[in-house]
Amino acid sequence: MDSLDQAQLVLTACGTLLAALLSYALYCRFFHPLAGIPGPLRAQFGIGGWLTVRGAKRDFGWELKALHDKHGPCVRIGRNMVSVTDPRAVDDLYKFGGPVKDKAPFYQFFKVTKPSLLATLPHSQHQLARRSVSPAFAMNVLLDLEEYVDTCFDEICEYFDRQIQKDGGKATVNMGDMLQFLAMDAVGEIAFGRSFGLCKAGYDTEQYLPMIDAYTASSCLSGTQPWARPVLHRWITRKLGSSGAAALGQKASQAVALRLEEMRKAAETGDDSGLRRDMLNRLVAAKNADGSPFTIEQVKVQANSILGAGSDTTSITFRALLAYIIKDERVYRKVMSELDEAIENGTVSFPISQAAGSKLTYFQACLKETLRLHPAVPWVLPRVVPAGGAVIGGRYFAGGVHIGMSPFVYQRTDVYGPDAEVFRPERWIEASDEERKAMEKNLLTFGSGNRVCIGKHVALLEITKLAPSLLHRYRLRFTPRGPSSPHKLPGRSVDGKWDDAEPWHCESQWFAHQRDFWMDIEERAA
Ligand code: HEM
Repeated sequence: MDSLDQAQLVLTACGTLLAALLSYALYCRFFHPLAGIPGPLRAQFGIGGWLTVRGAKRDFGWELKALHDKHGPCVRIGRNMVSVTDPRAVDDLYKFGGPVKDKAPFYQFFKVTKPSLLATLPHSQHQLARRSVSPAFAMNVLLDLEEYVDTCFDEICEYFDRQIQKDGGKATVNMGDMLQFLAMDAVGEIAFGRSFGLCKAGYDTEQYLPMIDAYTASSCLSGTQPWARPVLHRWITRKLGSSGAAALGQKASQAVALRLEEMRKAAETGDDSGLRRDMLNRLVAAKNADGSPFTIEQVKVQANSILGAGSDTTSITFRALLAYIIKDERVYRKVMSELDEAIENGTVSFPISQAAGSKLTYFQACLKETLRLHPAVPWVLPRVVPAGGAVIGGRYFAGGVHIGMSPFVYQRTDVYGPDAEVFRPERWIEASDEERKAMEKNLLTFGSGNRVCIGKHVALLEITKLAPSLLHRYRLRFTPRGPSSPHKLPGRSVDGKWDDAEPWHCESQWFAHQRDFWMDIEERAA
């Protein structure tokens, strides 16, 4: 073949490729079932990558909100993916027995070594798996949890007191990390049979935090481009570190082995009084749908996934709640006078029980408002439209389309009134029973329907007990930014605004993580 023929061959190949790409782009823009739905151009033309860029830049929530503000309740965010904010879609997408059932493949990389609950995509398989795991989240497990959470609180207080004493009455602490240690230690107590000891140590002894961050960030990013998973995963774990994974795997193995041994001894002696009635206990005793017992590997997968799902989420919410309360002196004073009054009239005593904390009406309204405005998971919760298509939010979608709602964007729409962007706890108190029911239904922070967060009551229990306890014991203030402050990142709010008055640097990917959250802390005058 002479050089002219070769050049012609290359030209023809390039031309064919270009024509194929052009036809594909035109198909996506004009003939795809989602054609005509507005959105970023690269989603319209099927090039994709909008979600991947958001995942990599961690600016998802506010960028998606800007798209909805511009285009309305239905936005195409991928070749085959749509985000909706129509209130009717809550039932259409998430309701028990609703038309849409399976999760989108986006979730597949949230598996541990085997699919966890979160990463089980088909509805039928998920139902069976959830039935096996749900005894671990039963009410009596929760009640026993109170005692372990109290121990974790004592340990974090000992750490704070040490720092306060060391620094002459007032200490500057990394509250962001400390609250995650608190959530991790509590999850450790219930899912691994013992605390990780992080509150006591006051630092991340095994580099767990970067490892958990790498796991979530990589799962989310890979979900947007499954074919690029190996590269994305390697990039993120190298960037953020994954050394804690080995330590965690070892902890899980040790915890399960120890518990099995304790259960064997109890069965042998007929005395199970020393056995803890925690989640690990229930997981070890769990059975699969065919009646076979959970394998050790299954128990470890569930325990690890509980850690992955339960520690970031709880600490993000805890940080946000403290910040909303402390930021506004009016709100702070109302929370404190309700608490002080409850202590005075004896309805609250220490350690604060879940039951007593739940009766602090104004505090609970602050918690609700925090869950609404700063949902730990701002990402869309995507599902697959079943074969044959379905009407979602008043619009027909073809089978196979991926579609979901973002708690962050939806909870800032006018379903919560014209002041939806404002932190106003009173809205939960002023509402009639019917209005409150609608507000609860529209709160997607824990998901909804058959996939609703199974650990919701664990998280609410921890925060209900611990946040008032912390506020009662210490006077907390944001550490002012300045050349000598420990901050490393510029201030950024949960809605993406750069502002050095913000107490943290907020990110928005699968999680709405707050980085660099420092607080000045001193004992509160009685
Ligand atoms: C404030 C704290 C929390 C928030 C905001 C939260 C939020 C969520 C969300 C949004 C989902 C996914 C729903 C979906 O994909 O449709 C979820 C699922 C899940 N969460 Fe939570 N979560 C929290 C705390 C916890 C805790 C403490 C645990 C464990 C102790 C936990 C365990 C799980 C599990 C296992 C799933 C998967 C459930 C399933 O698919 O059946 N979460 N959570």
